[in-house]
Amino acid sequence: MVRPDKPRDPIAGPDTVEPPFPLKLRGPVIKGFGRGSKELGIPTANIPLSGLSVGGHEDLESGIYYGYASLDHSTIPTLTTSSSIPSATNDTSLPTRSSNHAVADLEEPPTEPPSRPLTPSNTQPAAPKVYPTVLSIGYNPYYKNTQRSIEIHLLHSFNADFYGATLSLIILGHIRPEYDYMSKEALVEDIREDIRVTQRSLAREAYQRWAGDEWLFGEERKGQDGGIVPQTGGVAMCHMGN
Ligand SMILES: Cc1cc2nc3c(=O)[nH]c(=O)nc-3n(C[C@H](O)[C@H](O)[C@H](O)COP(=O)(O)O)c2cc1C
Ligand SMILES: Nc1ncnc2c1ncn2[C@@H]1O[C@H](COP(=O)(O)OP(=O)(O)O)[C@@H](O)[C@H]1O
Repeated sequence: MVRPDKPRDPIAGPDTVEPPFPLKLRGPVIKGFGRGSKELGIPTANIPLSGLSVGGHEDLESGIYYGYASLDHSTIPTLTTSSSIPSATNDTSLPTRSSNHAVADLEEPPTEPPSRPLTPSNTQPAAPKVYPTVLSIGYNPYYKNTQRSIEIHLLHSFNADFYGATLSLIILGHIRPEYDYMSKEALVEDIREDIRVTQRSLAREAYQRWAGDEWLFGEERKGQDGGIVPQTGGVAMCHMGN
């Protein structure tokens, strides 16, 4: 679908989070085509598509979505070799360094999670930071990909890549369909507007509270509330209505 020539809505979705949202995904950050940083100046962390079937959401409409994400850096392989980083493509070379500061004018600081009870020994590892996030699910029509992919841009400037980290994601709203574009510049301008729409949309109270959801702190991965969570080899995705 070619991008319609009309102004965009500044905010996406209703003032409360409504079904099918929230949608919860988790998976390791894998290598994509390397275009995000190099060609667009907007890095996008890819996670495997396999998890869409876990919660019965393989038919989730392609499009641009927003929500919150967190990273578990402890799953990054200590010795980075080409075989230790899975890839969404047939390219097995090591990823080149991403450009991480491309959208500095649009960035937001990570959200500190709400204060949590201290354990007597206070030995728990620090809770992960939560990042406002915009993502694309689909075939990237501008690039005419033949495989669907999940491409996630965290609204934060990182000092280093995080291939291999476990990314947990809560999708809270839909922004727009994927479009084809007349130029790379037009695609980049729309993605930058998606970032602004995400910032405004998440600023609403009913959305902000999801930044403290336990899914983002890995607790459901540890089985504490019986969520559907495979431990290895893919993405967990389930739809929880709390
Ligand atoms: C917020 C956002 C919106 C996007 N919208 C589109 C789109 O409308 N059309 C499209 O072809 N690709 C779109 N993309 C995907 C980019 O083309 C993709 O992230 C880029 O090709 C980098 O891919 P790579 O990580 O595999 O290198 C979007 C990506 C993001 C993060
Ligand atoms: N703000 C960010 N959002 C997403 N990924 C980022 C960000 N900053 C750095 N990265 C890193 O950049 C990588 C994505 O860069 P990109 O050029 O799109 O490559 P690829 O095609 O391999 O995904 C991510 O996997 C991650 O390690």
